Amino acid sequence: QYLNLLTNPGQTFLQGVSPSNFPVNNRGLFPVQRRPVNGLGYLQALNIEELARKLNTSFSNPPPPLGSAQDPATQTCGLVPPYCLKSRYRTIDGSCNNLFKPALGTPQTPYGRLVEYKYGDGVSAFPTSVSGKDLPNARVISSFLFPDKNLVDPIWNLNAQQWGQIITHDMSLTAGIAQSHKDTVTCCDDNGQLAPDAATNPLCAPILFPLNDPVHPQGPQCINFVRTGTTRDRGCTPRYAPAQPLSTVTAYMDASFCYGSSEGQARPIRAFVGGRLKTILRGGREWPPQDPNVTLTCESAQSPNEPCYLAGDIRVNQNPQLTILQIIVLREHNRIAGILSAINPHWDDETLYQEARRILIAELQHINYYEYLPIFLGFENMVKNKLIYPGANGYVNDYNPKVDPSVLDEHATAAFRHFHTLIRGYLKLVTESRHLAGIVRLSDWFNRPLLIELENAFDDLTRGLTYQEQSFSDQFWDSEITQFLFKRNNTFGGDLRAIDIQRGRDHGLGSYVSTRAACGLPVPHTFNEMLDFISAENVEVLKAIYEHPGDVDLVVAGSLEHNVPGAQAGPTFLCILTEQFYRTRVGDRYFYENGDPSIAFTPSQLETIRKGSSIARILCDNSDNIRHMQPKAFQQISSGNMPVPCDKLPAIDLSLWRDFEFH
Ligand code: HEM
Repeated sequence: QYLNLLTNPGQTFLQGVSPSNFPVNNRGLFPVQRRPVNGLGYLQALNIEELARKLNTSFSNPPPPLGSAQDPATQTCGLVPPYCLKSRYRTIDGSCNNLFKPALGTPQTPYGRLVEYKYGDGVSAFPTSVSGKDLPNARVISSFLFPDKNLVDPIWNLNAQQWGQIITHDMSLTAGIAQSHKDTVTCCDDNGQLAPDAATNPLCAPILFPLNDPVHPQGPQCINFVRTGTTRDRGCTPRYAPAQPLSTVTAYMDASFCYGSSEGQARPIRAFVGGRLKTILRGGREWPPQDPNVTLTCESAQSPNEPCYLAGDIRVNQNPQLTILQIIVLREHNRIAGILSAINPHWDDETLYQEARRILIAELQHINYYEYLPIFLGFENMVKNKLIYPGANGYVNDYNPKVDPSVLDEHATAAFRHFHTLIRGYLKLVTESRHLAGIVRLSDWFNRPLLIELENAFDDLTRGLTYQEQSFSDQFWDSEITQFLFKRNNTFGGDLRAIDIQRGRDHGLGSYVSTRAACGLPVPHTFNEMLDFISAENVEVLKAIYEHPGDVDLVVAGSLEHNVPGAQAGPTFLCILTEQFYRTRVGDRYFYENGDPSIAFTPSQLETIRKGSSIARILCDNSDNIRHMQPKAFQQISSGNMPVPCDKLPAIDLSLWRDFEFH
């Protein structure tokens, strides 16, 4: 099919399945309009003949055995598979999604880029000021510009915040960083004291507390910070080329947080019976399997027998609400597999696993694009930029193999992290009648999922997610994550905002000014020219902290911009987020709305996915005993959004997957 497309460009490759209400070009693809992002070159030049030849050659080779090694790519910068099958199912590592560049979007490959790397030495050193001096201390910036002020969102609930982390974990993970349990490299120890080799170890960039730190004036010296693994560390980049930070999970929105990003991760969590994922039964309820290394993975656990889960993503235990959503999604896979197995008893384990996985991914993609993202990116903005097609009837054939689906560094390290601002430090437990049953402190439960198996906590926390307000999308950050992140048994902890700022520098992100330029937005040459998009008060602080407007970090000023009406981010972050989720959709050959006959859902299956997928129904179907849920479950309960019985919520009609040929 694709070879036809390439060699006979006049031929529509999705004959007969193009939606009549959207224009298609002579390749059966929607014309990809240049969106308001200038000079980004995301449509890389593609030598079609050459790629067609390569593809042809690769098809003539026999397939190699799959999954022989644990995670063969770990010390590489991504592995190009020697062979691509044009399969109905995604590979576990995302390879061969793009048949012309089969390694695109696979683990251990670099983040994408909008703006050139900005390293101090052009290769890997932290960026410096235009004057050559160090940039201002990340902890100082965090303290001055991102203090704690409890302003809550009037509409959206904590579930909206928390689902964002699920999407994050589906799409990227910086190489070499634990992100939840303790890093293997110590640049700053548990007592906040600098390690003896902190200054000489090239992996170390500890964040120093200033002597007059407002919260810890006499306290710790530093926060541990280990640099991200790059192409340079792994010998994949010429000596004087900039180091490219790597991501270690698939970039695709493919529920890799649930299934894993390699065969080595996927196999231990599969049951190999009935297409199911492995679970353990405790107290009559299903939980993920136990991580074999409890003391390392869940270091706050008091005993190796405490629950500590193994899932497709290593961050699964990081915080209770994240773990709850991981479990909900895991149970949803098994629920789907169970129904498919009942209606198609002749399907083997592999077919059931792959079909359930395919449906689950579609369900999540639908929720992400039609329910979650419009809240943050703005509905109109998404429609205008062809990220969604509300009311579409039939397929949306906008797959474009020239679009690189990699996660942009500007997205993962700056724009999407802005939503750390939404986090609340105290989590509510809520009963079925929507009364408060308790409150827990976030920093008491980092990396300790024991909480959610206690009594009714699983359901109560799930209701809490949908009941409690998320924090407002602004410059105020909860001190649970700026003073007590991963505090363990200490009285102090890390500062996620300072870490985000430091990570942006670690990755050599382009400055705020150059990123605005790349987005085609007005470029401020002076601090005062920032007044159009940042408050006078904040511009004053920027002036006091930074030497030059060109020094200002993207992570910092991007979070200070006034929100675009209808969206929850300022123009610079909105540009990045829009670009990212456009690429994630259009660069995914398996996107659920795509009508390529070799992978597409039938029109009626697609219709039921569209009508029956909702975050409300998933929560209902996979909690222990939740009986009522508001239909818009990213939105707080209100007179127009009252909880209804779960079975009144639309559901996917899985009978449409009955294998009629057999029956
Ligand atoms: C309680 C909730 C959360 C906690 C404790 C948390 C914590 C963290 C930590 C520790 C990191 C790694 C920092 C580093 O070393 O660079 C991180 C990365 C990140 N977080 Fe969060 N986060 C939370 C929620 C969220 C949410 C709601 C979003 C977005 C909607 C988000 C987006 C991101 C992104 C994009 C990254 C970078 C991912 C990567 O490429 O590695 N996080 N977060």
